[in-house]
Amino acid sequence: MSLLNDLGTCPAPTSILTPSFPGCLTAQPSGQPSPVSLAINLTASVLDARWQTPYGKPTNPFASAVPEHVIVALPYIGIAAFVLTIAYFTLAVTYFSPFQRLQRPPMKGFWSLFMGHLAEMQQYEPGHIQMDWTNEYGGAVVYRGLLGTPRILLSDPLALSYVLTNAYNFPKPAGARAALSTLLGDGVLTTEGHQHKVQRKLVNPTFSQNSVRAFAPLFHRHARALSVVLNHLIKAGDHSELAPAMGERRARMAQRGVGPVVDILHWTSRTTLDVIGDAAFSYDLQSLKAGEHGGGTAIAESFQAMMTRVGQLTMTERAMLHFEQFRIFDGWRPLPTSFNKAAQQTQKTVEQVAGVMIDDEKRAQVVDDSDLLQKLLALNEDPKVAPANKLSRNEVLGQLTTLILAGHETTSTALTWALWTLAHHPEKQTALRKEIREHWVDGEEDFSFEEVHNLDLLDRVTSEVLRLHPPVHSTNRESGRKDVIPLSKPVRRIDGTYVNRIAVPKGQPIIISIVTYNRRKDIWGEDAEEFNPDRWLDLPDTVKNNGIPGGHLSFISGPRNCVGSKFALTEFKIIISHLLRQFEFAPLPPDLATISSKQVVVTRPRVKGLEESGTQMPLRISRVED
Ligand code: HEM
Repeated sequence: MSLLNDLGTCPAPTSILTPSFPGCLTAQPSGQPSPVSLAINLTASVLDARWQTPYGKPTNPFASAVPEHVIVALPYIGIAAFVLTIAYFTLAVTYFSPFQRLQRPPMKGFWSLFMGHLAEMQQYEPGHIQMDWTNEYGGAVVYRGLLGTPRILLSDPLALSYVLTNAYNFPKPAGARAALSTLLGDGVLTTEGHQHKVQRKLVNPTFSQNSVRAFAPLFHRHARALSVVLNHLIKAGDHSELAPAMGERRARMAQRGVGPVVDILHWTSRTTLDVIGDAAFSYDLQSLKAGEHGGGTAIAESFQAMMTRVGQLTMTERAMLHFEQFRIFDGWRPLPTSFNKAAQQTQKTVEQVAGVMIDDEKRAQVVDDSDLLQKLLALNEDPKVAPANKLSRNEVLGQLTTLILAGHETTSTALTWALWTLAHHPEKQTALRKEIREHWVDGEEDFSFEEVHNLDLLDRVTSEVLRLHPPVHSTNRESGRKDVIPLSKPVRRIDGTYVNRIAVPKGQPIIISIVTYNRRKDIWGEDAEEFNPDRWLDLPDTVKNNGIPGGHLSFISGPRNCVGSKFALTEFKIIISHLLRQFEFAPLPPDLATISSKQVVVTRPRVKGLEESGTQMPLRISRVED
């Protein structure tokens, strides 16, 4: 009581730190200070006691009430209380979580108290530790995120099918969507619930089989442009252009007589960007030209710059994205960091170019439907579509940005891993080339949508590459309500008993582990980690009818599956046919380039020892003699 009375007194200003006591301004009518003023006054007194002021030795007006040593100890008590709270919280979620009885990977090291398993996961290539855990604990593994919060890693087919089919009960985490929409706007990839349903209804028909069939000539045109550039660079012996990121190693390659080397990621990435610019809004992005001569359009440059920047995120930026994703802190976007600037620049550039187009197309009342934007606008303007189900201008713009990003990095990554795999399996490469050449004779017309999809080996190679190297290795969801997820195979509890379903609380983070499902030995057989296109001739029963349509999970399934899967498969097959028809690919000796992988939105390759140069895939390339 005496302390309260003392604190209620308004002392004269004693230092620049406490020129006056704000509590006096907020004093209540009774003359008693408000709780706010008490807190401010106490803080002010602590500050006064701890720091020397320009007015000489600080005076502490409450010294009589609060002994000096208590004041000195206060900051330390605060820190200790903070650490204890975190430790308590961590232990609480570790030992009293609803999943405590499921067997789970042990947490290692001091930092795991704060970081859960995240620090350990960072040490491995994407998907590797998840595979080890799944082998040990089964198709539903509980591991720990920040501050020990539990996450469920799913690779059980029944569980995956349940979560993906009931997509609107298992939405994408709000934080993850917010982070993505800063880059992509409000397109199908980032919206949820009713808004997503409305958007998908309009976007789906633009990717119908007929629509994709009509794009086949466009894919051929861009694939041919890529072949022309590669041929030209090989003939000119311009190795610095072919594999720009190999830097000084080019001299060693030349000394060893290692023939022309191409960074196939660099070139396919530019080609697929041009494809999507052309298919999405009939816009020539000129990124293939930019790769050869410098220049290129603003959109191509800003997208390439943004992806390069994503590959070079600093630790702080990675932490910020993580915090943002899990809604711990999402207020960093306005900060002028170089990453934020790159993201904002990309949005602005797309808005400038595509926004004008949307307005022009609308003014012209959509004359044809030759590209995705025109198809979308035609559907959107249809009088039969109720006004509530129409997309706003911003939403149309959001679809364009989404298609550019979702449509080009994924396909170029798939092409890159395919050529790397074929380089390591020369007999399969030769067989595939033979199949392509037999069905597509020189001088004849480009083969059609039907013809390209009728090539058996090409189809099997495509499925097998996508199974082994899914460009998107995992995706996040959370439970929108309390739910029970069924499992096809029971998982073990600490007491040795088994459960065949998991009860999840609302808001439970769930990781859909695409790569783990795709490589599970108990689903695909003992050779699951090997490249074996022939497995697609007769898939094991554990793959057939397990609830995952199409075998692998690389395009996921359910209402939020990849809307561009047919487009991607056709584009992939046509580009690879052009390349294999003319070129042979072989790996570099391991001392010149050993490949590892890194998650840069998609799982991209890097060269060990040249990580600083960013993502790349150098392969030896030579022309196939006719
Ligand atoms: C090999 C190439 C591709 C792969 C492996 C792939 C994979 C995926 C995956 C896994 C998702 C689900 C993402 C999530 O839920 O977090 C997805 C969604 C999506 N993909 Fe693809 N994709 C590819 C190519 C394309 C192409 C070429 C386009 C468009 C031209 C495209 C457009 C989209 C869109 C718009 C979504 C969001 C669908 C929704 O949430 O409703 N993708 N893709």
